[in-house]
Amino acid sequence: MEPVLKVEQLSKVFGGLTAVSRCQIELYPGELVGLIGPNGAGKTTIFNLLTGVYPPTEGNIYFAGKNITGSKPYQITAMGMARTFQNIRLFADLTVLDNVKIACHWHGQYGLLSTILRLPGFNAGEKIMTEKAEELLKIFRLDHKKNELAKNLPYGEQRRLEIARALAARPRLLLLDEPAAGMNPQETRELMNLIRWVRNEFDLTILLIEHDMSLVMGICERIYVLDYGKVIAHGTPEEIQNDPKVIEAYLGEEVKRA
Ligand SMILES: Nc1ncnc2c1ncn2[C@@H]1O[C@H](COP(=O)(O)OP(=O)(O)OP(=O)(O)O)[C@@H](O)[C@H]1O
Repeated sequence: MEPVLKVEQLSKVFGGLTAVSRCQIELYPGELVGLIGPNGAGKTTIFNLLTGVYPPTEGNIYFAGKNITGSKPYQITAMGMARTFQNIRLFADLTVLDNVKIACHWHGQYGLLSTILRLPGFNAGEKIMTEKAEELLKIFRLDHKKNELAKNLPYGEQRRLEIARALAARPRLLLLDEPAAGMNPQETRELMNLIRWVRNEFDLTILLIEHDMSLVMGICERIYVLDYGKVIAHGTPEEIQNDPKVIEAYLGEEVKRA
């Protein structure tokens, strides 16, 4: 099977600091894979490289068989990669519904002229987008809040809204940066189930950065462990939990406790 994502010898140097060093990562269709590592290990930098926020210093990124190294973020999004951010980035002053509609991939199916003149093509497109956005909100149990401003949602709901918005672009690869950050254990458990369900339902491949080890070990089929920018281990949750290099990187604690 062809990998959805293949990262070869990926490196990023900021000034004198090597944040990511010769990483090799492969994701296969439908996989749910974790990316873990201590603070500052380079996890978010990898997401930023994958999504074109920074060009890599070295190495290549292949997405759906194409070399996307050096592509711009909007090009990569259009090819089917979506992400969420460690610090939530919603449009705070837009409604919950508009946050999702703005990302809908049905955008652009009608031209500028029909948008300005509100021609039938615009109205039909607008209706489809609203329906699709409402469907997504229902899945994420946010439909009853669709007219509220995003900034007024509690934290856990903002996190769910961010994932719903990412899915509106109909990605084939979804990158989640600490989706459970700031959630309580009950919300985290619900989110785990939701991520699993969404992966199956939307035929997605998911790469997930997460500090909550019970979440990572509970839902990921494979895990990559980064330390000082390098992949020091990859394997099943069980293999990772018992890997001496991983235990050392984490000083034993978090990984064993999970
Ligand atoms: N734009 C940048 N300029 C300079 N240094 C950077 C930049 N982005 C990240 N770094 C550095 O690269 C290293 C890796 O950071 P990164 O944010 O990728 O780690 P992380 O594993 O995501 O950490 P955390 O778990 O704390 O979010 C850190 O030392 C960080 O300070």
